[in-house]
Amino acid sequence: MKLVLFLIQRAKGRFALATLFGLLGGAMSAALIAVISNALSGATPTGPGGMLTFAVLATLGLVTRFFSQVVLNSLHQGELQRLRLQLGRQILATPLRRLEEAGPHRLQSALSNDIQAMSSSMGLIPVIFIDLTVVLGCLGYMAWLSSSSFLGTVVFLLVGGLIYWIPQERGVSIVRQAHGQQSLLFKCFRGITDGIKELKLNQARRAAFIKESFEPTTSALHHAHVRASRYYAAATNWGTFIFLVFIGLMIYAAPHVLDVSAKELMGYTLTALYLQQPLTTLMRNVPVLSQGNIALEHLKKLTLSPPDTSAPLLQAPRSFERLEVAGITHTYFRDNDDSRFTLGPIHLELVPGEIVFIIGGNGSGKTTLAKLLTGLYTPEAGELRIDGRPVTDENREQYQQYFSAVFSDFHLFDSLLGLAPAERAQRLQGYLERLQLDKKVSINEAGVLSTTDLSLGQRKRLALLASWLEDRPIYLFDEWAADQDPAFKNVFYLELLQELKRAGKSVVVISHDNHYFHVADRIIQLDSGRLLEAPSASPKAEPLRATVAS
Ligand SMILES: Nc1ncnc2c1ncn2[C@@H]1O[C@H](COP(=O)(O)OP(=O)(O)OP(=O)(O)O)[C@@H](O)[C@H]1O
Repeated sequence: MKLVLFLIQRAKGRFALATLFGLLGGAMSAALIAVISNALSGATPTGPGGMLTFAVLATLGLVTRFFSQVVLNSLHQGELQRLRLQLGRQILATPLRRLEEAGPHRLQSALSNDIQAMSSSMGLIPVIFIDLTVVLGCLGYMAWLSSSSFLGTVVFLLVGGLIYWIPQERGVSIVRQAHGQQSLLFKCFRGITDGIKELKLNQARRAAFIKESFEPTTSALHHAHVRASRYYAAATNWGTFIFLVFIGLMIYAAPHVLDVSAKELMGYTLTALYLQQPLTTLMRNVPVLSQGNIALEHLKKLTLSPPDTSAPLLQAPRSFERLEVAGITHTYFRDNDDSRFTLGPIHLELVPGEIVFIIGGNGSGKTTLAKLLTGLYTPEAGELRIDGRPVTDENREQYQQYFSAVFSDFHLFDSLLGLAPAERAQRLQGYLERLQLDKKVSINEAGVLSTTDLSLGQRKRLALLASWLEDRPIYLFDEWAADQDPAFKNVFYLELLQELKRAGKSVVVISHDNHYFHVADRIIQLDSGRLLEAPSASPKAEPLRATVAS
């Protein structure tokens, strides 16, 4: 029902039109069954007039149901497309930390499985809707035939419906409980695709992965769906049985206990038989509709932010004078785990034309600081100020436009997105040559890369190229040089960084390459989330401006 309401809320006009056509179709079907029943009982003559009425009703029923289905289908397809776009936009608008907490497997499950479930059930809504109108039309005809029998029919249908509903709901609740397993299945899929080398190489690991992780998850899902399908089958078949009981009662008991004529009885039985097909289809389709409802509930639980479709395209700032980091902190909490990691409070300043290295052991908080600096995380305490203006929720997006970053877990798109062709064309060939990629990759006029099937080091160079072309005032490289050969490390640290500095950029480099620490104007050292007094930078460096938190 939630899914139907969801569809109605989105497109009231088209839904009303489809309802009208559907109701007309249902009315035609009910009228047709009345004509048939009258003709069979001899109440109306079966001459050309009757035949014409039959033909007109059958044709009108066909046309109205066709249009109802066409309108509802277009409504459903339009909604599905909008839903996909909206979900993508919502994910992009949601704070990074919230997405990290949900986990990539849950997002993937939502983007593929939940959208698919909603699509399947939305596709059934037109059919369900038309069947419902036929059922209502037939019930209307039954009421017109005999009000006393109709009352009995309603009581019978209510009791039968309740008995149908109990196992049906049990099946739905089993599927709802198993929904978490669906996300775990996506986690396993990620294990298979992302960890393929590790799993292929080590047979014991592969066997353990299948036995301890993959098989239990698929098996839990399998059992849940088998159990649910038993309840669904019980509900549907019970519904069909109840229906036969009803027809039996009409034929064998009603003539003895109710004051109905043979003509009414025949009309009633015929209508009941006619009702069987739409009712059975309805009962079969209800479980699929429930899966769509469960998917909708699941999507709502992700608590994604509303998409910012009306936000204007922001201009990237050309320069800045001072970025102040005033006592910012961030803490990672883990479910079912008392251990937590806190970064900060961090105090520091960035100015143009300066290279700042962030160093520290694994897990000391360098990447976390980079995420806070770039505005990807919102500080829990303290604040960032750019040219004296505090960074707030309202201007965070604008603040992020100061940065171009290549993170250690970078993603390389297969085209240079977000860059105007003129911006690209001017400097592209020169950069490709300097990054020694001109023999490997070409980039066409639309900015599409000829290939991304390259070594990790080469892909990182392409990511650097995309970052370079962005031409932002602040650059951040998270262990960029870690996968580069010694010759290219030299090019990166001794040439490229210096060029950015000369161009007046502020350059933040997260690095473990202690041979190149002399390149830095300042070095910031992190240890367990706290700033330490840093080792001395190059002799020409300015005094250290990072201060240790008190
Ligand atoms: N998404 C996360 N959820 C929970 N804890 C996290 C998350 N990311 C990092 N951490 C924790 O925060 C700490 C700092 O991680 P961070 O990635 O900032 O370290 P780092 O200095 O960049 O390490 P490395 O040199 O290994 O890249 C780690 O101890 C880690 O356990």
